[in-house]
Amino acid sequence: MSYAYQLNNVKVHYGNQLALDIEQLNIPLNECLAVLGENGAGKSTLFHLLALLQRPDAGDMLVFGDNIATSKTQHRQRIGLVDQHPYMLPGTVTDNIQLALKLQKVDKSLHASRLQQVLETVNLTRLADQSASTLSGGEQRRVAIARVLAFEPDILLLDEPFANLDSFHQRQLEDVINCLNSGGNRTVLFSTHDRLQALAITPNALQLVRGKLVSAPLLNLFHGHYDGEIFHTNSLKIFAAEGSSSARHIAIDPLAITVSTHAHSDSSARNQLPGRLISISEADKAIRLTIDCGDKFEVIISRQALSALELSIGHSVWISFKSTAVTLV
Ligand SMILES: Nc1ncnc2c1ncn2[C@@H]1O[C@H](COP(=O)(O)OP(=O)(O)OP(=O)(O)O)[C@@H](O)[C@H]1O
Repeated sequence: MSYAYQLNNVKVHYGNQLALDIEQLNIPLNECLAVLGENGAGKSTLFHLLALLQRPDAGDMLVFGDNIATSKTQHRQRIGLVDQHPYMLPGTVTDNIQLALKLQKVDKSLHASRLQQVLETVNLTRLADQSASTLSGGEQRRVAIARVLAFEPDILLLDEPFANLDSFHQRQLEDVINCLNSGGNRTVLFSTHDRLQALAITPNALQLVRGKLVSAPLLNLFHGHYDGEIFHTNSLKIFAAEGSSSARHIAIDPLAITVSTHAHSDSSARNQLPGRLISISEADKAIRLTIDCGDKFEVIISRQALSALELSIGHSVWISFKSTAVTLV
C-alpha cells in the first residue's frame, strides 16, 4: 500500500508540555480521514506537522514515502492547509485566489481556468467579485479552501472547517468536502470535535486525546428526522430531549444504554426497545453487545453484567435509555 504519511514515535513539546505523542500513524494515499478531538487535543499541532510547517521534536515522519528530514521543501508544494482561522487578503474573492496562484507559481496561462474551476467547486461563482472581507464566516472558509485547491495539492488538510458555521452551511461544506475526495485521487484530512459531522463525510476517523491517538469506534449513529419530540429512523421511533427540528442524525452513547431480559414498566427511561442479541465481543476490559432492534445498537456492559444476565447470541432482550442520552445533530 502507498502512504501519504507514515509517523513513528513522533513527539511535539511546547516547553514542558507534551502536545503530541504518536507512536504510529500510517495514512494511506487518497484516503479521506477525520481527525477527532476536543479543544487542546493536538489537532492543529498535528495538522501543522502534516503541512510541514512545524517539525517534530523526536521521531520519524515520512511524506509520500520520503523522510521529511531530507525532502521537506520538495513536498511542501503538494500539501494544502486551510487553517482554523483563515485570513482574507484585501480585495475580492477573485483577487484572493489569483494571489494564491501567483504565490504558488502556477503557470499564468492556467489562472483563468483554475479560478473558474475552484469557484465552481466551492460554490462561490456568484460572489467572485465581492470583497472577501465582507463575506460570511462560511463563505470565507470556502474562499480559503478555493485558494488552496487552486494549486491542486495532492493532500488537503482542513483544520476545523465546520467551526462557527450554522447547520445549513455545515451541510453545504460537507458536500464540498465529499466532492473534493470523490475522484479518489486526493488525500483529504479534516479535523473536528463532532463525530456525527465526521461520519457524514467518511467512516475513517482517528481520535486524539491529550496528544495521543486512541481507537474510537463511531457507534449508534442513526439518520432520520425529528418532529419535536421523537426522532424517526427508517424503522424506529426514539424519544429525544429537545433539539433543533433540522436535526438529521442522532447518536446514543453505548455506555448509556442498559440491557435486560424483560421490559421495565417502572423505568424512567423513555426509550425501551425489544431486540435480539446478535453479537458479543471483547471491548477494552468490557463487553460489547450488538442488539438488533430494527436498527442495530452497540452496547457496552461489564463482564459481571453479562454473566448476571446469562445472555447468549439469539436471546430476546430489551434495551433502555433516557431521552437525554440521545444527542441530536
Ligand atoms: N504555540 C504554542 N505554544 C504553547 N502551547 C501551545 C502552542 N500551540 C498549542 N499549544 C498547546 O498544545 C496543546 C494542543 O494544542 P492544539 O492547538 O494542537 O490543539 P487542538 O486540538 O487543535 O485544539 P482546538 O480544537 O482548541 O483548536 C494545547 O494544550 C495548547 O494549549
